[in-house]
Amino acid sequence: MRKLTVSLDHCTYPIYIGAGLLSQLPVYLDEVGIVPDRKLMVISDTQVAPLYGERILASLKQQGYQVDMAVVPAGESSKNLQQFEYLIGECLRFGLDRQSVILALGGGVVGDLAGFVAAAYMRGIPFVQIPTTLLAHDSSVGGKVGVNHALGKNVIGAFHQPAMVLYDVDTLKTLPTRELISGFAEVIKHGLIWDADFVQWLEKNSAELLALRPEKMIEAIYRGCEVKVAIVSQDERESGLRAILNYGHTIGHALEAVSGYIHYTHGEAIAIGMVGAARLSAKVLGTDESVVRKTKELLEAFQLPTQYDGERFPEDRLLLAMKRDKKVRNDEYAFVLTRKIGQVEVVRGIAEEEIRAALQELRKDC
Ligand SMILES: NC(=O)c1ccc[n+]([C@@H]2O[C@H](COP(=O)([O-])OP(=O)(O)OC[C@H]3O[C@@H](n4cnc5c(N)ncnc54)[C@H](O)[C@@H]3O)[C@@H](O)[C@H]2O)c1
Ligand SMILES: O=C(O)C(=O)C[C@@H](O)[C@H](O)[C@H](O)COP(=O)(O)O
Ligand SMILES: [Zn+2]
Repeated sequence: MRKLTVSLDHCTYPIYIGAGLLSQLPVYLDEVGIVPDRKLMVISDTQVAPLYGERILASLKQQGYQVDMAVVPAGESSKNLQQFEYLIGECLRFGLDRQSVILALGGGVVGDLAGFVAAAYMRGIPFVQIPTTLLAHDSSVGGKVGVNHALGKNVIGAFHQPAMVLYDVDTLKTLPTRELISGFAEVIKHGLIWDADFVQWLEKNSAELLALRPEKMIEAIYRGCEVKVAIVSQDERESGLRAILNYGHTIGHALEAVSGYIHYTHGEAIAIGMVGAARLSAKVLGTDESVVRKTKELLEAFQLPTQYDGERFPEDRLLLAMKRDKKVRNDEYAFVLTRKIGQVEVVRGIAEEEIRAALQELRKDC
């Protein structure tokens, strides 16, 4: 088992990464002071609840916890205000009070949604992240919680840190292949923005990672989380540095919103967005073309898409969505761009023609 600690001004919490951790959930809860006199509500989705939810419920009840479970339909379409309201109702029905704790059991959708419920319910109660997707090594750490709006990704939300992240890598064995691959996009992002050695390691180990070799998976998740922890610890609320975690997200979030949150997984959209950002970096910062090539090759080694369907998702709609990005200031487009592998920065005020040119190169039919 590997452990990382997130240390912020107002709180500190552990991230545990290892195999077989779910069966020890009551022990880990006890370690962070969540004892059986506090009511628990597991929030999960229709795919994860039957696989792991019932088992967790039984083991918690056996330890004397009063615990219930609320389930939302699996997938990004559940990350909205309707499901948020439904879950608040479930918390009230079960009689959660300010001492109660929400357990988010699932991928990033459940983590963001349940975390937002925890942030808002009675003005904030504690929650624990129990990630079950690879992608959720990113979403479970750092306290960004929230839901989507039809016009913009994650535009309704809060910063609310979990009390603990308990990552049982055994859960990844049941993950659909497309979702496993999607998760590698954020792993790769963590290397591309911060850690060139990690990028080399990923290049070398792609086959074993795709084959889910346990010790390699733990290493990849640990190193990805390490990058996230280093950045969040310095800038919890994104006043500056944290924005680099948004590499690939200006285009990626636009693709997700314009496609109605159903065409691309988050990781697929971010993979395409990172190639777009690298292409734009070559135009705007004069970044070496080898960075574009390397980015594309690495994503392709993990079977991720590197082009988008330009026929289906017109440039003008993407540009409009990019103007609603949370990094925008004074109505200027904002991108995280790369200087070299492992080094990125936020750039504002990029001319629309440059972005259009990068999007043209990113189209499937290009
Ligand atoms: N808060 C953050 O910092 C942050 C960071 C990155 C991503 N995100 C958000 O995370 C979301 C994407 O998360 P995701 O990719 O985990 O998607 P997801 O939560 O929708 O999970 C993907 C699919 O896999 C299923 N699934 C999950 N775990 C499983 C398992 N162990 N076995 C079988 N099936 C399983 C789910 O039911 C779902 O159908 C996006 O909304 C994105 O915006 C947030
Ligand atoms: O933690 C962060 O900060 C990130 O930007 C991580 C991203 O991978 C993640 O998708 C996040 O939800 C995006 O945040 P947003 O503020 O752009 O909605
Ligand atoms: Zn992301």
